[in-house]
Amino acid sequence: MNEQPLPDIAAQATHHDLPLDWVGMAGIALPIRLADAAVTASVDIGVSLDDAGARGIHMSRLYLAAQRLVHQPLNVPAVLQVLDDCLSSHQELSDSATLTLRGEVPLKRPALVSPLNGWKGYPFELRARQDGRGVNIELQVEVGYSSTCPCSAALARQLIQQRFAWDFPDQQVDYSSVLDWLGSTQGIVATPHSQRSTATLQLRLAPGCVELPVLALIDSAEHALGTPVQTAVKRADEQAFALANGQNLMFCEDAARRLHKALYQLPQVSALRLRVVHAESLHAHDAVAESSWNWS
Ligand SMILES: Nc1nc2c(ncn2[C@@H]2O[C@H](COP(=O)(O)OP(=O)(O)OP(=O)(O)O)[C@@H](O)[C@H]2O)c(=O)[nH]1
Repeated sequence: MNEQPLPDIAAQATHHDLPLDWVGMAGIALPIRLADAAVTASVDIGVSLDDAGARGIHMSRLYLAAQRLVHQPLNVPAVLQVLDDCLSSHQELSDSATLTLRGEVPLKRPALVSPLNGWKGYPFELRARQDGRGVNIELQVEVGYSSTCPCSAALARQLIQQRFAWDFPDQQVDYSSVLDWLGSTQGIVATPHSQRSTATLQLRLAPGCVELPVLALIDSAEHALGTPVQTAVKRADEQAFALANGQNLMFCEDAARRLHKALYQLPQVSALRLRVVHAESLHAHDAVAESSWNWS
């Protein structure tokens, strides 16, 4: 061990005389627990450097503050404790602290019909900030779903009707011929386009919220959307999915409105912002809708 005192450059003064909005570390790997699952989060943690004459902040103190979260359930008190540690270890230097965690939370989801289940990863981001105005915590989750275009479905139905009129010109039609025709690609000549779609949901947590409403948010969104992407799929599940999609036609505007109404009702929400992206198979570009409430 070095017997000599170690130079402490961060503690020196600077001649620049300029405060900084944010100084910290980005991309710290941290094993945490979220929604009862083990998650490796990528963490950004930092403070403002309000002392214009101080050379630097103390990175190690922020790193150690974040270590509090290791293997612990991520909740509001734990986040507040970390922010508090950041500020109390930077008295005289910093007025605000931020903590951001990103990762993917794995959730077990059942199949639609068969007794199978599988795992789905939901990307999340938690952003927390403490400053002179108080604490602000935002939770963001991404949910994947399937959307079938209602216009395309109507256009396909029209083509099927026209084909029917062509193939069965007589008003008197034979039942078994029609049944066969319905099961053929010659009869059902067109299918609507559908797409894998993504909803990015951001909530600002209401005061008094203790647990992060990750499950409530995802369940509520998937229920509102009706056709979340599946995990384990047998043919029976795929058929049920086809039926669900056929009865759940939606533009991106429909998806955004449904989600807004569903999330608005969650008691843990004081503000929300959402964006849905339908990765169109019709276009080489996406159809996108956004909505917000009380968000500034
Ligand atoms: N402020 C700052 N520190 C950096 C940077 N890059 C690396 N470090 C190092 O981060 C290490 C930890 O800094 P401190 O937390 O001040 O370490 P310390 O002085 O041993 O810890 P304390 O006694 O708690 O202040 C130091 O060795 C710094 O040189 C940087 O860009 N800015």
